[in-house]
Amino acid sequence: DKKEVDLAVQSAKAAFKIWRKKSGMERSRILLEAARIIRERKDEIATVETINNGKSVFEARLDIDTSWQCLEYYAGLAASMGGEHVQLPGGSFGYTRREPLGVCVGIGAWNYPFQIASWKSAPALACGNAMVFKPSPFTPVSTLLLAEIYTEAGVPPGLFNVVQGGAATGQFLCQHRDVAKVSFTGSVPTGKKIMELASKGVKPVTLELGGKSPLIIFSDCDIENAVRGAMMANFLTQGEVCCNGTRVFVQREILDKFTEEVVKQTKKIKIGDPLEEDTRMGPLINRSHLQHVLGFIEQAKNEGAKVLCGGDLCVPEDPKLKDGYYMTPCVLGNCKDGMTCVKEEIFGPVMSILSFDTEAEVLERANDTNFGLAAGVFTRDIQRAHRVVAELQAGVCYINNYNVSPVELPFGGYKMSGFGRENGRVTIEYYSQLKTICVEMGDVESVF
Ligand SMILES: NC(=O)C1=CN([C@@H]2O[C@H](COP(=O)(O)OP(=O)(O)OC[C@H]3O[C@@H](n4cnc5c(N)ncnc54)[C@H](O)[C@@H]3O)[C@@H](O)[C@H]2O)C=CC1
Ligand SMILES: NCCCC(=O)O
Repeated sequence: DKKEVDLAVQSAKAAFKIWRKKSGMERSRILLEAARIIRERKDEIATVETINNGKSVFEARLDIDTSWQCLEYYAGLAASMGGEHVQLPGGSFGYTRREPLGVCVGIGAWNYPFQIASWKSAPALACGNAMVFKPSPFTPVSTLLLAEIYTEAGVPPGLFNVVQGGAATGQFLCQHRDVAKVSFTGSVPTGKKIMELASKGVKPVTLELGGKSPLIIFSDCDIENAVRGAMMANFLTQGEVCCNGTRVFVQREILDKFTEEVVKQTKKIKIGDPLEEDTRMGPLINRSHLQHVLGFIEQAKNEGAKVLCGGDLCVPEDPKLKDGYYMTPCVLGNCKDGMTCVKEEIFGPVMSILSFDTEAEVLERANDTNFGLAAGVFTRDIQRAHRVVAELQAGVCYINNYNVSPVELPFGGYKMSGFGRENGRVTIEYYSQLKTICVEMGDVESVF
């Protein structure tokens, strides 16, 4: 509630006073230690994440890897953050200091709980800020491990605080007068509300919102790679991934061959207990979301799409899984641009295949959306690859791959998919502010 949110912010504020005085090297050392502990406890954290979210433990381990890598990356940058020196006339000069913002708030979605908390806290802390983080109430657990690890690594108590709760808790955080910035990952409607709340206090926001990203497959591609890319673009974390390439545009000459192969591979995905080593798809996040995703498939059928595989409730053989929120991954054929399954974010394991003839046509159609998070292109023609990505209205573009997450590269959207970036060097600018100092070496030349 409001009182607990205030306690968390006040404790973060106290920790900030200590942390902001530390040198970049000192912060770096502590972040590196936290990264080391995450690496050491990777299997345990991944297991907790699987129980938390339902994704396969195999995949959860990859999330934990991109989490400690993010801490290492910003630890590497912490010591080199600085300003510049500018010579002015008459021996005067100016310089700039890159300073932290204060207590930052992170609000996360349920699909990548530990990774989201790491991607927000690592640059925040590296820049000298404190963070109060609110995970989704559907996945409250793993973020607490991150808080324990930061404490064990040596951050001042309260520097990274976790508060639990839903929309009301999030609102208290965004409105708190001692909060300097809000970084949010979640849906577009919530993102708009957060922007509105933050605007009352003129607080900067970073918004990582939803998507309906295009994946364009030209007939000159390496088809096996393109099929693998399409699977990566649609079926990680039960399809509950913001940057998924769910509109798969395939050039007509290879449509049948590509579709046949992608359906064959989709049918092979092992669904079941996500804690088992060979499982590659676990249950969706909750029953209402499962019904929501299945509803999209019904609507797609009514609108003329053809279910080429999956799209059904799935009851795994293991009796202990019988009430799980499982469904079979779905490939929809005969999709058209105006269909709901092609226009709206489903956030489930549903791939829509569309055909196209020319580069100009597919670019027009790919960009015809209010979202702009990611996009992908598969082709062997290097000129075409770069020409196409230059025209795509998306914050993250992949050439001949999809859904890899190197933390060295910025991640974030265009259009209604949000603004600001996570990861990469540029994110330093979203967690710091520049102070200009103007130094006079002569006498004041007053105009009065
Ligand atoms: N671009 C990106 O990086 C990502 C975007 N997403 C998007 O998130 C959505 C799914 O995640 P959900 O957790 O269902 O999103 P959501 O928007 O319902 O909730 C996200 C977080 O915001 C909190 N929240 C809800 N209402 C709030 C309010 N009025 N004020 C402050 N906080 C509030 C929730 O408790 C949760 O922690 C999808 O649309 C997906 O595309 C998800 C993951 C990554
Ligand atoms: N690994 C990419 C994160 C995408 C998401 O948060 O949905």
